[in-house]
Amino acid sequence: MSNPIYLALDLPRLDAAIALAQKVKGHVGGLKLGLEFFCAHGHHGVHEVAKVGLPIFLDLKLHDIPNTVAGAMQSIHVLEPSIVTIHAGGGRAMMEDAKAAAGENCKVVAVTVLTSLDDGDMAAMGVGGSAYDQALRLADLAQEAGLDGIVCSGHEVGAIHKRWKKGFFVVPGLRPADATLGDQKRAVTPRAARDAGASVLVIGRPISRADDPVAAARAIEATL
Ligand SMILES: O=C(O)c1cc(=O)[nH]c(=O)n1[C@@H]1O[C@H](COP(=O)(O)O)[C@@H](O)[C@H]1O
Repeated sequence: MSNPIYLALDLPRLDAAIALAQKVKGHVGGLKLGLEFFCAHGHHGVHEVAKVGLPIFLDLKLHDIPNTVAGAMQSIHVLEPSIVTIHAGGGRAMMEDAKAAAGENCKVVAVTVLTSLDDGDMAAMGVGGSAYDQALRLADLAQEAGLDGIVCSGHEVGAIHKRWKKGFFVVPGLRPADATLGDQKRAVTPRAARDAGASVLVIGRPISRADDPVAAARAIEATL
């Protein structure tokens, strides 16, 4: 089985991101480039990181009207990402158009409820029910829209997997048992997420901010 860990390269410097990717490449299955990286380094940065030789997950969390998101999807074909994120909150038509505009061999997955949000945040935003309820609702909508899968926390992935047998499930907000949460509110361990049905485990700071990132990646890999 291939390594499900995608390392989130949330680093401001391109040389540091590439150096980290080179160091841990034997212990992760792919590299995730998100907003911090893309806003700083754009297409050039993605091309440079792709030279490391691992699949690229472009986490742009697109969320706009359908026409604009479809245009953005077309603009990233050239980067040949293996996974791209959009927000399920953009609605069904936006998700359908994003999938139709995606490049070949690119999985389009929708973020349901960010792992940095909890039930209190749902109430503050006027969303009825818990974060869990909302994640399941948006996962159903993403499935109806024909997407490949969703992004959710390890708390919901098991229940969503039961309703969407062939879905592709990206789970971030992962923390080894002794790690600090930071801004993550719905965190589980990498092993728990894997056991619940995650296809991809997104891990950033527990590896990138470790004193020894290779040892940290190895230790997490060993728990799976
Ligand atoms: O789409 C994501 O990858 C994502 C969705 C989500 O709900 N929560 C979440 O943390 N992420 C991303 O996953 C990574 C988590 O990083 P760490 O908390 O440092 O492991 C970051 O790059 C986030 O942008």
